Amino acid sequence: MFEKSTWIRLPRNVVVGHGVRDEVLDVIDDLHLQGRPLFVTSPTPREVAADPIAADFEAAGIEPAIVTIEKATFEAVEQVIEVAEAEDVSYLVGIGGGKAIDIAKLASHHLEMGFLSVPTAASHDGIVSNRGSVPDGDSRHSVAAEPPLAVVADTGILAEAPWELTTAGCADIISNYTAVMDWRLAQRLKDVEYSEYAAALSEMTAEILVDNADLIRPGLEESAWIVTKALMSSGVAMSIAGSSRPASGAEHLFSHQLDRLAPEAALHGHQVGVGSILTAYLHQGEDGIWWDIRDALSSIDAPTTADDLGIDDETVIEALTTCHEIRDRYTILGDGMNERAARDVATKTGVIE
Ligand SMILES: NC(=O)C1=CN([C@@H]2O[C@H](COP(=O)(O)OP(=O)(O)OC[C@H]3O[C@@H](n4cnc5c(N)ncnc54)[C@H](O)[C@@H]3O)[C@@H](O)[C@H]2O)C=CC1
Ligand SMILES: O=C(CO)COP(=O)(O)O
Ligand SMILES: [Zn+2]
Repeated sequence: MFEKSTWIRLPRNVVVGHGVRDEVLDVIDDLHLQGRPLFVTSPTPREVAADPIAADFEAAGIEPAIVTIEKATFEAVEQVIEVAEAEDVSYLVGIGGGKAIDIAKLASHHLEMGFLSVPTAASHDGIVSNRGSVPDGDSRHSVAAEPPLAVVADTGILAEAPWELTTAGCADIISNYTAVMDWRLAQRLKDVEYSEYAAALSEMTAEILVDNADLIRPGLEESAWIVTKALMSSGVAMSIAGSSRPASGAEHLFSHQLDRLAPEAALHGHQVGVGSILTAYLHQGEDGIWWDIRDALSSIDAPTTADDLGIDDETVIEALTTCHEIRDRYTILGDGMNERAARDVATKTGVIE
């Protein structure tokens, strides 16, 4: 008997375009959300978007509570939950980069409240996804959560954000190539659950982005549009899969370990991009796709070396040899690389000197 079943949870409204920041209240109406919201944001996104959106709410007679977080930690999730309970709010709005959105996502899941995702940077593909990514001691959890009820992505704001945030989003998408290779490998070797639809969507998203790399240039709102659509599509792939597997393989383990060894040194997307060069080489060797990944990253000004990341070579080697321990996720790294092998791949790909 066939007894398989699945829930694919996706946002109801996805609003993307110039000036849509002004449409948050319309989206709230459309979703029939009542009561007071809690805005979860971080310092710069607060100025750029949260305060102006709060002013719109106040003009409509609704006074939002606002909490500003600095880091994506479980303590920050607790803090948001406490404020939500104390302020008697009915739904949450995550306004900012990946960290603010992840914290809002996880807190709303715990509170059993809906949330809206209002990205201020096209820097990561968690804008739409149903996962929250949070470091915890020596490990990194990809926590199941609810996807946003709606996404409001204002391409005017995204295009004005620092250019490196957009190139980080591109690199997070380009890394889908190796994430899917790892997923297929894990399916073959460990029989992990695999979705051909999610894998194909994830790969296609990376391909479309790379094919349009010429149109991705600083200050161009069309670039923000192209990158944001790719980030959404990648997030949908994660929701279809019910896991971050389509967008997170060994290159993400490498990045998560760098976050521990060299905190705040580089952006998530930039780290996974460099990780993807390394793991593509591990999958396919000298003549493989790693050249294309490196060229694609370089064509959009994303880092391709440890030096570009502002991380020293030895830290890269340490991350490569230890990152398989971060999470129980089978990848090309298997049970870990030894130091000589790590040095070899990092040197041959030009990631270290
Ligand atoms: N849940 C998921 O499926 C996913 C989660 N992530 C997580 O997202 C995080 C990475 O996201 P990022 O956005 O790179 O980091 P982030 O949230 O720390 O943002 C990077 C910086 O950009 C600033 N910023 C945001 N918008 C800005 C604007 N318009 N102008 C000026 N500065 C602005 C932020 O305040 C922050 O200082 C990581 O924690 C990663 O694990 C990444 C991908 C998927
Ligand atoms: O960053 C992600 C996809 O781009 C997902 O993060 P995790 O590796 O924490 O699942
Ligand atoms: Zn990522």
